[in-house]
Amino acid sequence: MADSAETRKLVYLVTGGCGFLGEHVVRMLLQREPRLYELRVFDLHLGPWLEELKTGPVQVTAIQGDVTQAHEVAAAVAGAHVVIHTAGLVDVFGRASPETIYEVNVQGTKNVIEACVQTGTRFLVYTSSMEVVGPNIKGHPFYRGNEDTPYEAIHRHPYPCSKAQAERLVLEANGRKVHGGLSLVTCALRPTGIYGEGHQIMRDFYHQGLRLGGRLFRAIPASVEHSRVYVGNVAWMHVLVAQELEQRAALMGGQVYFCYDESPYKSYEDFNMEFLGPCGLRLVDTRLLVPYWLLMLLATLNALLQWLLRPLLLYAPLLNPYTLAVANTTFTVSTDKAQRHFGYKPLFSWEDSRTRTIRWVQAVEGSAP
Ligand SMILES: NC(=O)c1ccc[n+]([C@@H]2O[C@H](COP(=O)([O-])OP(=O)(O)OC[C@H]3O[C@@H](n4cnc5c(N)ncnc54)[C@H](O)[C@@H]3O)[C@@H](O)[C@H]2O)c1
Ligand SMILES: CC(C)[C@@H](O)CC[C@@H](C)[C@H]1CC[C@H]2[C@@H]3[C@H](O)C=C4C[C@@H](O)CC[C@]4(C)[C@H]3CC[C@]12C
Repeated sequence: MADSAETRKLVYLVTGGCGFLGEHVVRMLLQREPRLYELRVFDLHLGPWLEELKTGPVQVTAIQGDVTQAHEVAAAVAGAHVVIHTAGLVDVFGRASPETIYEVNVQGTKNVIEACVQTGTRFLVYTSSMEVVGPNIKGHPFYRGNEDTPYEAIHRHPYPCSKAQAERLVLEANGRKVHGGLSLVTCALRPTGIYGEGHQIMRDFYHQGLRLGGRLFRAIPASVEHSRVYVGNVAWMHVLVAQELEQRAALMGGQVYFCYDESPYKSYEDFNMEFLGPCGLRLVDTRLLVPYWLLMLLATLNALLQWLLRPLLLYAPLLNPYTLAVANTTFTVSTDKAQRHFGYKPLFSWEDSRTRTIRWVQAVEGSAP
């Protein structure tokens, strides 16, 4: 579409716009939404990279704010046509308290919904998570499942509980009257494990491997498969949903969509090696030396240590009972609902996603851990 002033009339707000996913959503909107007049980037921690975005035709407004503060959210939402709500506390390592996770992920989402209703913003896209579904506390596998697959979604951990509550609030808000009398249209996207440029956990694994002489130790059988999805394709799905939501409100309103692409099904550790292997690391199979019961013991000891040390320092290793359970439970998605409902096709092939991620890891080598 021609870049002309009369086409540029939409105001978007991206909450969590400086996060791993949020930054990709911001950049994707600037590249793929020709109707964009103003892009508001709302985050607790603003990134310096935002400055470079202010030279283009779109007005980029950086807003330092907290989604737990209703008045800050309302001020940021007022006048926006679309809100893409990615802000969240993604913590499965015990860094934040359950109360804080709830405050940000649930109360923060309530504040976004109420701000849309009060100010008249009609379109809300929420970044949910596969963890709203599973793995559940019984460790049931979810094998090539879709949005309609029956599964006992029971959780205890604060993170999946908060994401499930927030998603339910968003979907229930669909159809509510907003200021001005029109209806709110909402939908929720459920990425599986996102990877790509900026993924902190991948960076952590890479630095761990460098510290261990170029080795990472396999803890999980290769047979335990996970679905993973490239961050660029997740960002693209967010933008496409936002673009299609008005025209297809009756079909898409109140719906959930898994985020998927052509990334192969592999164990979490084997999948990471697709990027860490070409960067010089190798995965050593130590399961004979470290059987699963010993891993469980180590994970439990980590949780105990975290609790004992909390008054003094934050000890939050990757291995804890929850992360071990999630890593050790098959969770794979096979669906085309997003394609059927709004014509989604991945923007990045598996080969392109892999190459981009490898290049990023290689660039990470020089960065501080
Ligand atoms: N990373 C994944 O694998 C994954 C998978 C599925 C879903 N998700 C979801 O995607 C979203 C983004 O996740 P991410 O991986 O980019 O995490 P991230 O931590 O990189 O980004 C989250 C952003 O939200 C901001 N934020 C946190 N608390 C805030 C608050 N109180 N007010 C305003 N901003 C706040 C953070 O500063 C950060 O920039 C989250 O909702 C997460 O649940 C992530
Ligand atoms: C130490 C080993 C056992 C190692 O294999 C642990 C890996 C572990 C840190 C990750 C395994 C599965 C990951 C989670 C999954 O990809 C989906 C998620 C949902 C998303 O909303 C947030 C991130 C996460 C919980 C993700 C976190 C890391 C793992 C638990």
